[in-house]
Amino acid sequence: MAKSIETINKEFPFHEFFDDAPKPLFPARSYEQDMEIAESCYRYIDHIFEELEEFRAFELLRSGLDRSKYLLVKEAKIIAMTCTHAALKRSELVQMGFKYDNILMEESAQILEIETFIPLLLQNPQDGRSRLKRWIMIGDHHQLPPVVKNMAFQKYCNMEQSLFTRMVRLGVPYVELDAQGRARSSICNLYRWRYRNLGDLAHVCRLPEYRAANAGLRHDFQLINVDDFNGAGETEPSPYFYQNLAEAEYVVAVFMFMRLVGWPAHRISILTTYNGQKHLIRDVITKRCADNPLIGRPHKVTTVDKYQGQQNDIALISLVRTKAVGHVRDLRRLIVAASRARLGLYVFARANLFRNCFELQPTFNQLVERSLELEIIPGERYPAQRSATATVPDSMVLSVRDMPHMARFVYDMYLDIVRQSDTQKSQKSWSAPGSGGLAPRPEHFVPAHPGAAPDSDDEEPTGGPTFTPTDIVNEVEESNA
Ligand SMILES: Nc1ncnc2c1ncn2[C@@H]1O[C@H](COP(=O)(O)OP(=O)(O)OP(=O)(O)O)[C@@H](O)[C@H]1O
Repeated sequence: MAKSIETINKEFPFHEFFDDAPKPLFPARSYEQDMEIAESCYRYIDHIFEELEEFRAFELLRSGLDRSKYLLVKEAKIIAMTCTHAALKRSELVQMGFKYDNILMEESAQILEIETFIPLLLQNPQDGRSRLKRWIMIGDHHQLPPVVKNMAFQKYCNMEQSLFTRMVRLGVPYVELDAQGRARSSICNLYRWRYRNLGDLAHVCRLPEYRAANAGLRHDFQLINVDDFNGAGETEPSPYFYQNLAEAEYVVAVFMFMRLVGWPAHRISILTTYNGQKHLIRDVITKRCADNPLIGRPHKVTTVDKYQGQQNDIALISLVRTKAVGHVRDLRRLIVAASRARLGLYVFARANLFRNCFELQPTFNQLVERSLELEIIPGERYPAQRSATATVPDSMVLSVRDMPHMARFVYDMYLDIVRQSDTQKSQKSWSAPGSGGLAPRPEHFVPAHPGAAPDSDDEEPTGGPTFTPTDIVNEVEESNA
């Protein structure tokens, strides 16, 4: 057929379909230009049929499972799964014809070496070759390794060494984090020394939340020494189930204080290095404040090991042990503990025990430079107007001597707030519901703590919250009883 400009316009079969396109469809300036327009119209129609083809599968596949399998194999561009899921579903995935070119593996220093290989093997080779082109492992060998419960496997077979750590040890080239974006620079100094060249991203100096001080607290981080209470420090009701009642009471009292200052509960996490202490702290919270609408529960109460990979503005950490340093001697656990907080890190521990531990000294030497008594600023409210670098006059600061002192202080502060709230209620009875920030009358405050025997000056105001002395008993006492 002769290549004349009119031919395209004449032979084009879809004039009617493209009727709403800008006119004229073929400007007839040159043959090539009209041909390109005709071809792009065909591509458009082709695309419609491709889409119909994709949708057809959803007409045929009725169950959600079949549809998700179809999406997994044909459509999804990025697929996320755990290594455990990969291991459980491997044969199913291979059978379905699962295909991928890249693997990005998160927390790969926390995976058993053998588990690391499973995600590499979720597809059949193509023409005798794997189509996998790239494998990126992200992890931190300075943090905790995979959990291997059996001591012999863990230590003597070195099973707790991940492939990631093995490669780092063998000198395989790797990129090391050189700028962190989580913590205040001062908090990062507590673990910065562990990395070759760790700096700070600009926003941790620039953003208002990093520039402001932590409301109610003099310091952004502190080690708070916790002495024996009623002659007891750490207790071990069953093997490796360590608890420390004084520390549990102390962290909960500080949490309650921060809530009364105005810190949102979800910005505070309580961490500890032992499961036993985690349970004890949860019990103390349930008894003292969980049901109190002014206080409630913190974001999480969990172990440092479980909290790896997570973060919060404030971390209150209880190190529990008073006789031996225990498993925090493993620097990797200390690094995880110290690096969870963005704005405030408060460590409750037997200072003399940990400061003398050689391995921990680069961190503890910084911690013990500050007072070992918690320094609070009564009267300051959240969010603080004070700058993080401002010097606080001693006259504004209260040094908390010990746990009973803190608990007493929090109890008095709570009573003051309730009294004020009562007064405001009677004075401002005209204010609209929900206005004026009046908190509902707390009904479940249990202020008593083992050291807070109220004296005669502390009688309840008429109509105040009910004082119900409640003792939290740790498991040693229970089992001895
Ligand atoms: N480039 C960046 N810009 C802004 N914020 C950042 C940047 N990189 C990291 N952050 C912030 O730093 C914090 C920590 O980041 P992320 O959770 O990725 O760290 P991570 O290396 O996985 O930490 P870890 O393994 O110790 O838990 C997050 O709050 C994140 O928003």
